[in-house]
Amino acid sequence: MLKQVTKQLALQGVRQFSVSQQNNYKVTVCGAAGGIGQPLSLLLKQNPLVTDLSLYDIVHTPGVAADLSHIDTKSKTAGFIGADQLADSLKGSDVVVIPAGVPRKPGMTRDDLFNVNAGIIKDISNSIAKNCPKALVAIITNPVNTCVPIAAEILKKAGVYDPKRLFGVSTLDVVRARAFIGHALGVDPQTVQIPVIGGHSGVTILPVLSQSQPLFKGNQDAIEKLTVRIQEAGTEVVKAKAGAGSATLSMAYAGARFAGSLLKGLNGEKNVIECSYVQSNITEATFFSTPLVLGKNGLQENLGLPKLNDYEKKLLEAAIPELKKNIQKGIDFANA
Ligand SMILES: NC(=O)c1ccc[n+]([C@@H]2O[C@H](COP(=O)([O-])OP(=O)(O)OC[C@H]3O[C@@H](n4cnc5c(N)ncnc54)[C@H](O)[C@@H]3O)[C@@H](O)[C@H]2O)c1
Ligand SMILES: O=C(O)C[C@H](O)C(=O)O
Repeated sequence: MLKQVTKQLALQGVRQFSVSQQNNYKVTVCGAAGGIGQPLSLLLKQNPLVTDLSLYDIVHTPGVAADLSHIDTKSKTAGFIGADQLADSLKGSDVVVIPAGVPRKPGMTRDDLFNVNAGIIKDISNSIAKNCPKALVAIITNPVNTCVPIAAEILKKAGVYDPKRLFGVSTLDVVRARAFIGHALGVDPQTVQIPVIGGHSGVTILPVLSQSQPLFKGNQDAIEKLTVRIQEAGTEVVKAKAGAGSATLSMAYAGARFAGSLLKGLNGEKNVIECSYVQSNITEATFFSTPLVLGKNGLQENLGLPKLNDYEKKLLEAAIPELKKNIQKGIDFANA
């Protein structure tokens, strides 16, 4: 009996090894010691497509890496600390996820983070351009609406920009919409499908409730209340944390889901669809989130605007000027 079990385990081991030979991706987390970075890295350590998990931060990464490296999954974990080690952390990366930078405190807007976080994104983007120009880059750092255009400009200046490889992570808006709709309807949130388009702040977050499946049932008042709740959900967490930061655990979950989808696309899986904030010609805003098909080179196909009802068209009208302003601010910063 024991022999049989041992043989079975050995066979499983062989199978796992052969899988790892095909699916060996390096993922770097920049800001890996932070409130998002640590749980995000923990979730990525469990992703079977990851063989190298590289943890970069300006503090604490040796400890975080030592801790995670004791988890019995196949990826190797390495910690890199300080600007001198950024290049080494990035070399060979297939996917770079960036939650580096300061979070909001009550009373602040995401745009108030610009002064600190814009410079962080600029520096990391410059290093990505030199060390892993082909990586898929997923920016979590706020203000996302502005940080993504900054990264695009920096990559352009270095001559390595590929709009199919740069993403702003708006997955948390989708995750929240699924949670709120699922609980309101009394269905498993995991079964809810809902596009959330636009950007990632206030009025630029546009949950397309008319397209949710199952359909969100409610009168216009309920629809408007739910829309505002999704738009203001980040602020709800900032207030509840009362000065201790913003969403970290739900963001880590959302970030791991988005990075996981990028990896599935790289790995040739079909029909991998996520909403994400990318360079876009779907609206007047040159960066905009819509549902995307992800593939071997990142963005494979932009599925465009979902069908919008009159209320959602008004929301879109309100979002565009704000988005354009946010985008221009990033372009100006990068070219100053
Ligand atoms: N896109 C979204 O949906 C979303 C959701 C939640 C939070 N955020 C944003 O994510 C960012 C991080 O939030 P958090 O709660 O993890 O903050 P945090 O302060 O807990 O962690 C940030 C980490 O970034 C590190 N860092 C600072 N400067 C760095 C640099 N130059 N290079 C590398 N690392 C650096 C810090 O040392 C820290 O470990 C914030 O800007 C926040 O607004 C975005
Ligand atoms: O609200 C924030 O500042 C963090 C994040 O953008 C969120 O939506 O939770």
